[in-house]
Amino acid sequence: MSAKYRVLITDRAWPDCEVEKQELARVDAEVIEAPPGADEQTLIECATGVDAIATCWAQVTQSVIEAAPDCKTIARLGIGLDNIDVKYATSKKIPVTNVPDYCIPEVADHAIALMLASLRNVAFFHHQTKQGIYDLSAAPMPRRVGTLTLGLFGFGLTGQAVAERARAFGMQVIATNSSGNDYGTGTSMVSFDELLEQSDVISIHAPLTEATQHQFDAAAFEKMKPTSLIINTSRGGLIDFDALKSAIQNQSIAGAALDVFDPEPPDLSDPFFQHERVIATPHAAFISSESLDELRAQAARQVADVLVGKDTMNIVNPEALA
Ligand SMILES: NC(=O)c1ccc[n+]([C@@H]2O[C@H](COP(=O)([O-])OP(=O)(O)OC[C@H]3O[C@@H](n4cnc5c(N)ncnc54)[C@H](O)[C@@H]3O)[C@@H](O)[C@H]2O)c1
Ligand SMILES: O=C(O)[C@H](O)CO
Repeated sequence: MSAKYRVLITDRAWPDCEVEKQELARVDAEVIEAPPGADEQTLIECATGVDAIATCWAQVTQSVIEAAPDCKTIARLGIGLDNIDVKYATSKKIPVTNVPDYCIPEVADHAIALMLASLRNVAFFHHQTKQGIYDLSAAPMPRRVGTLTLGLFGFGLTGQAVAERARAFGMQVIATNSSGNDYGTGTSMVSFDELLEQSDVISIHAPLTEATQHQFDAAAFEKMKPTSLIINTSRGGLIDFDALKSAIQNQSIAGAALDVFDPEPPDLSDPFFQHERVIATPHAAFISSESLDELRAQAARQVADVLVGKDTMNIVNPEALA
């Protein structure tokens, strides 16, 4: 006998969908998986007639949503919503959910790891040692971490967790966000230009939106200190990649440590990735066994709730329910 509901999982960053299947089976919903790397046309075919869509990184466009006229909810298996046409979903009264807090410690730790790997020359020495070079003098002279100012672009859940960690290293923390709210942390909230001019390290923790697309462009890099480092664990699209490449090449900034790219995966044959002051990880900041357990169970429960008409958490477009 076929299940009452069908839920399309467009893609995943983990080995199987067993957790999701178990949670959804409780409400008589079966999981359909799109083939790995499915393009828009394939997703449209897979979405035809489903009751819900859950997505990791695949683009859930207007056309994909249109293919599922009975779709009752779209779940982001993550925090960022930039791969879902939320505006169109809202116009169709489809609630969209995310899981806003499943990996805050992981991403904050990852941003700090990237910062220290760069500032303390760990990545540089690691690379040299693997090549048989045991030479202290080859690396740039580091500054004491506790003397530096960390500037956070975006001061939500992750930005605040990074601030807490950076303060333990003695860093001064400044931040900018859309609300200007310091959430009672006493952090000095500054304008974007002040952030660029005063920071020794900038770490990005804001969503990719129309407003933040290419926030870090050539003009921004020109305002940064020539000794400064930029870290991005948010979304690749916040940085104009060509402008970043020029900034590193021209030494208008000193380094970049990146977990996210636009597009993903990036073209790793680009000489940028060989630059000694560039560190890269493959969109890995959110991963831990704990974060994935939380994410997958919670996202699936949210879908199940909507399917059976229960109130659920983390609806990002409550106007869809109005
Ligand atoms: N690399 C990874 O594995 C990974 C994991 C989780 C999240 N992320 C990304 O990190 C982003 C941030 O996550 P979060 O948990 O801190 O989100 P959050 O919603 O808690 O905080 C976002 C912050 O950005 C600020 N902001 C929004 N628009 C802005 C603008 N135009 N100018 C200045 N500030 C602006 C908000 O005011 C808020 O302070 C997510 O949207 C997601 O894209 C990446
Ligand atoms: O948005 C998120 O949660 C991370 O980037 C992983 O997808």
